[in-house]
Amino acid sequence: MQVEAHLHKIVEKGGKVHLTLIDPASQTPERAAEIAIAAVEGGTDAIMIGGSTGASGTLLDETVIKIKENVNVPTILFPGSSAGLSKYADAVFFMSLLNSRDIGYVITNQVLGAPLVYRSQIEPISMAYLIVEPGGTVGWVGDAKLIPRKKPEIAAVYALAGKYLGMHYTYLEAGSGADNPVNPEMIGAVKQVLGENKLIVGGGIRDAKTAKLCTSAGADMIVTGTIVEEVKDVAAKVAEIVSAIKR
Ligand SMILES: CC(C)=CCC/C(C)=C/CC/C(C)=C/CC/C(C)=C/COP(=O)(O)OP(=O)(O)O
Ligand SMILES: O=P(O)(O)OC[C@@H](O)CO
Ligand SMILES: [Mg+2]
Repeated sequence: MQVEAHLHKIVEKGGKVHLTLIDPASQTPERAAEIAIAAVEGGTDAIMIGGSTGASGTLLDETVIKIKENVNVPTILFPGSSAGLSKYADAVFFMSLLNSRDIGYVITNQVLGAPLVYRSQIEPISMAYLIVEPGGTVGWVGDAKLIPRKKPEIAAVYALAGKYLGMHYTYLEAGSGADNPVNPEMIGAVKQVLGENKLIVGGGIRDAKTAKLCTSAGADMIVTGTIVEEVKDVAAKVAEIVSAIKR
């Protein structure tokens, strides 16, 4: 419960959590560590590690190891499949893509990955993963029946089902690099049914204003991935977003 407890403490104190997503397939492990160091300097609370394609094996392990050697915030796996697990990470978002048409993303990858989590020290954090339009690569890879952007009530009933199934977290995903994140109406509707359960919002958040819009609407945590891969000054970019959501 260490990582989950750590994140909850931040939320309980009335704060919001910022998560930096690093895709092991996008750069060398050394560069990934540099990004993580800068993100922590900017105030990020934890590093998520994963990608929808190619984030596995030695590259994944080495990326996790390098990041862990260099920062003291938790590392949380964000696996695209059972191959996205690494015994070196602190925790894993043990997620089921509830709106997938492919049973592989609903339960089979979790079954195949469970033994490794059991044998290791990785802390599983149960999560309902929901993909909203446009959905991007992950929507396509995950064969998601995309939730329409303007139907908050559909997202809310999925979130409620996830909560009743015992999942602690819900992740509303618009897809990496989306033009716009999930809209505030949907975030609010989902948070309302979740109550104390934690809500993560990600996909398309690039600046302080957008991040703040998501947290004000009810997100407990926000994820930024693409923007940290793109900007030169990662620490400054993360600091801009963190200072907006933590205010
Ligand atoms: C819990 C275990 C063992 C597996 C879960 C397996 C599930 C449910 C996967 C969901 C579908 C999926 C492909 C998720 C990928 C999540 C992810 C890492 C998205 C972020 O990817 P980016 O790297 O930002 O996107 P690109 O790869 O498109 O750049
Ligand atoms: O890359 P971005 O758009 O920040 O999205 C992050 C995350 O929600 C993707 O799974
Ligand atoms: Mg990526």
